[in-house]
Amino acid sequence: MGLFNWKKNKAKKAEKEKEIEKDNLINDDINEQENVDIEEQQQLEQENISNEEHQSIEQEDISNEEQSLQDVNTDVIEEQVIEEDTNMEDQNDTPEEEKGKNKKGFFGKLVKGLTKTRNNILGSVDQVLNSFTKIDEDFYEELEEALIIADLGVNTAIKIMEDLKSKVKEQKIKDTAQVRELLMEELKQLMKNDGDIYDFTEKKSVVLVIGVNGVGKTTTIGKLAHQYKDNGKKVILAAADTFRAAAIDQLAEWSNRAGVELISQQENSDPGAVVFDAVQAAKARNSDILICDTAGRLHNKKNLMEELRKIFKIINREYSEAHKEVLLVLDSTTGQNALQQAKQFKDIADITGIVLTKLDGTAKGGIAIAIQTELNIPVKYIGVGEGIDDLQKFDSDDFVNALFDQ
Ligand SMILES: Nc1nc2c(ncn2[C@@H]2O[C@H](COP(=O)(O)OP(=O)(O)OP(=O)(O)O)[C@@H](O)[C@H]2O)c(=O)[nH]1
Repeated sequence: MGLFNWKKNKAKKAEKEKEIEKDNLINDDINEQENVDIEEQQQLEQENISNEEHQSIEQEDISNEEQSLQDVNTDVIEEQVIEEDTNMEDQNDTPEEEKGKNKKGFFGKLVKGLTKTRNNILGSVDQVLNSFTKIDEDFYEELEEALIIADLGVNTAIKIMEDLKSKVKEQKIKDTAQVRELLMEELKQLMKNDGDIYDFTEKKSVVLVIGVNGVGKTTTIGKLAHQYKDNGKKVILAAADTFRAAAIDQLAEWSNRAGVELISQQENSDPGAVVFDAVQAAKARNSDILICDTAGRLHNKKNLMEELRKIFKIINREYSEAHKEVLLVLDSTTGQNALQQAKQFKDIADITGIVLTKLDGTAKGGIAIAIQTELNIPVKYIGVGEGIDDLQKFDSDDFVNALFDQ
């Protein structure tokens, strides 16, 4: 294919992507409006539900919740048994050996968690690498296509290909097999984080956790609390998602599992009041890290912005000396939608880091590369399972090595 045609195709592709993005945003707006309408209607309907029905719904909710808590508890017991077994085996290890084993365990979990994504990305990338012997425009185009399909998105794929081409030229590479190495290097480079992005864990900090419903906010908070506590930090949790009693209960469950204190009030109480109490508690108990859950189900962007603004105001006024960290939690199984969500949240809050959850259950993990490249916000943590230990600091070298099965 001629260079001119190739460029024309690319321009068309970019245009198409823009259209899709526009459609998504418009759809989101429509959905938002529809959600408001539906919620208003539901509210009216709900008011009409008799008390009896109301109670039976609540009862059902409670038993569902109890069931899921039971499931979680079974997981915990199983995890503890495995942990105890491992501890028994590890008793005679030197600290260095232990470090090595931990690293291996971490990496093993990452490799396992990224299985579907690896099959997705590597499957298509390797297919291109193996089916071409010559590096030409057709090869580049197929490779770019493979990256787009693997959820890296058009913009990221174009950026990668541009860098890749100039490196191929610079290093006079002729063999497509060597392009694999270059691609790995390029991805590591793109996703590299500064070493100091976790400095907040060594300071007095307030970590505000934001994100829409169901992305894994509460689970992430539990995992973070466990991790920080394990590193000797005094942690307090604040249940500032006051919309549902179940959300508060769920956080209480995680605070028990992590063995940290929870500050909460009743359902529907003012989130600002919860944060106020939590800040006072953090100061009084000289805690290191205060992690605040927030609601993700406010009607629209304006409400959400207003709610977060109130919370920030309280933190800034009452705890100005604390470092403020804003972690946006995104569900990687939603692929490109997660990127769109991040763009919308970026307008609402000064996000300092991203937590990408559920990487273990998806083939769309390539979205981590797109998020890191397009948003310029570091992916700080990744969720690779539902257990309390299944949250890892993001390491670009490990991530790419696990992705490329190295
Ligand atoms: N496989 C997997 N599941 C996860 C991960 N993180 C969270 N989950 C699951 O995702 C589901 C939703 O998680 P929650 O923590 O309740 O999500 P949330 O954002 O707090 O949702 P709300 O409480 O409804 O606001 C739960 O079933 C979690 O176990 C992960 O990294 N991997």
